[in-house]
Amino acid sequence: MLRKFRIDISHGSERNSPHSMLRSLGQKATLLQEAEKALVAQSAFKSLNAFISVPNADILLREVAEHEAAPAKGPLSGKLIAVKDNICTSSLPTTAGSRLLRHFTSPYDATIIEKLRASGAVIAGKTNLDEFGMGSHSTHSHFGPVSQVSASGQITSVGGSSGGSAVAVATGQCHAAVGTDTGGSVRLPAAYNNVVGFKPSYGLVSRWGVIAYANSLDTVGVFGRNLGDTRIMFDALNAFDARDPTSLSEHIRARMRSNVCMENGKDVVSLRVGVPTDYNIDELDTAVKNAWITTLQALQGQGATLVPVELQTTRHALSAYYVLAPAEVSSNLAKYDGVRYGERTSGPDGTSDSVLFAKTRGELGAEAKRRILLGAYSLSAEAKDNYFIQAQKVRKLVQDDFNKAFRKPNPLYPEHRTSNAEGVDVLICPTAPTPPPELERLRDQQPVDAYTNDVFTVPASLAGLPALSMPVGGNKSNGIGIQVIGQFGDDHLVFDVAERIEECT
Ligand SMILES: NC(=O)C[C@H](N)C(=O)O
Repeated sequence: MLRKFRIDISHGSERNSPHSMLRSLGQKATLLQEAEKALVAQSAFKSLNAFISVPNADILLREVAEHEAAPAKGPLSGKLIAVKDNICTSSLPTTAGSRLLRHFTSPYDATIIEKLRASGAVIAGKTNLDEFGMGSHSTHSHFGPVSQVSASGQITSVGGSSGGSAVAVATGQCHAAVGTDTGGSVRLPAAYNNVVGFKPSYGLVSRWGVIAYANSLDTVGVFGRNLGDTRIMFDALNAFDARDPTSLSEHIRARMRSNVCMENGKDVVSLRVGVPTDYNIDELDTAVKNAWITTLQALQGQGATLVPVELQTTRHALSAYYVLAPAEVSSNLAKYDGVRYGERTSGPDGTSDSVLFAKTRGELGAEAKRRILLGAYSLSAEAKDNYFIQAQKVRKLVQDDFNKAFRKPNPLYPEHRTSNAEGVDVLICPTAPTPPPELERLRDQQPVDAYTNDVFTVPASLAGLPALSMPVGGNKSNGIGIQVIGQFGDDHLVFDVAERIEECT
């Protein structure tokens, strides 16, 4: 089967193949073998619909071979990295899962693509997603749903909206992947697919060249099969970018580095772990609850102190998110009118502009339309005070609740610099209330029911905090993820604590 992907540079001549090139250099073609395996997985798992576009296999393997033959460029040298299809690439189309952008190829690469390439990564392809990132199950894509087959043979949700990236990693179709997380789009798919998914603090990773969904929440996140690979991906992307106005400046990054209360999470004994009691909701599945309890007990067994934490406003966080995110969508997606951006659906000759706009925007999927309408309503003069303004107030209360809970002060608010000895270093909770639902069952759901899957991921998004989802315990195929949430800027502590969890569970 591997032979299928042999590169044929000069019409079948083995002499010029990447393998022979490496043999002549006396090198083992390890990277090439890994890449070939990933390509075999891409063809074996094609029906899961993880990718919207992939590069030509021969060209891709040649790129890997060049990395193998040269001194390593960086930690991702020659590794196949999949990229969510709302991130601009000049070599492959960028559709955002939308019919409106189905023929769009960006004239430039997003900053994070440049960063990946600078670390030696080879782009494995563009992954499927809910249209513009709106969805929790990767079922709202113009290119069809992404799916997975559970251990018991059922076709289940892969989570959303970065479902394609998560599935690509879980099934070995790439080494690691990039996604975006607005309200849980990296963490929910990571949990449902038993891989690691990390959403960094808002503003650490550049969004230049990432198609906007809800700017004040959009964050680029990363997926890996293990914590080590995921951390390497984050480190490769974590840098100031002058082209992104929301990128955290060097000044703030330096303040974050000096904002050290606990040296690092390697010292479990001094670790104070917050248990958000408000997350123990009636709808919590028993298996999820057990995984949460096991994780907490294991950390306690290693000497960590468990601290019950009240995050009362988080019960309103989901409603606030689903007012704020659609409001930003209604503004961001206004430009796809067939004139300024996006595919034009022409009306009969002589039609007015409004008919042209209506026809073009009528091509958006049902979920995108629903959110544009919701957003336009909540921003309207009659509804703004009752919805948009209230939701912004709830967002501030959610942020305050988190700031009160953590031991460290938030480095974004230097005026409140005193640390809180009673506070916690991290919060630990489930990523989602249930394991992945069957896709078939979702068909009967009311559209807004799908939003409830984000109940545990949205609060950290509203506060811009770093959060990681990881599979725990012996059974790493149950679609259950445990989430570690840190204070703003404590991204590395989140990884350190996740490593401790991995060691002790
Ligand atoms: N984009 C995301 O983070 C997913 C979230 N479920 C949403 O639809 O907004």
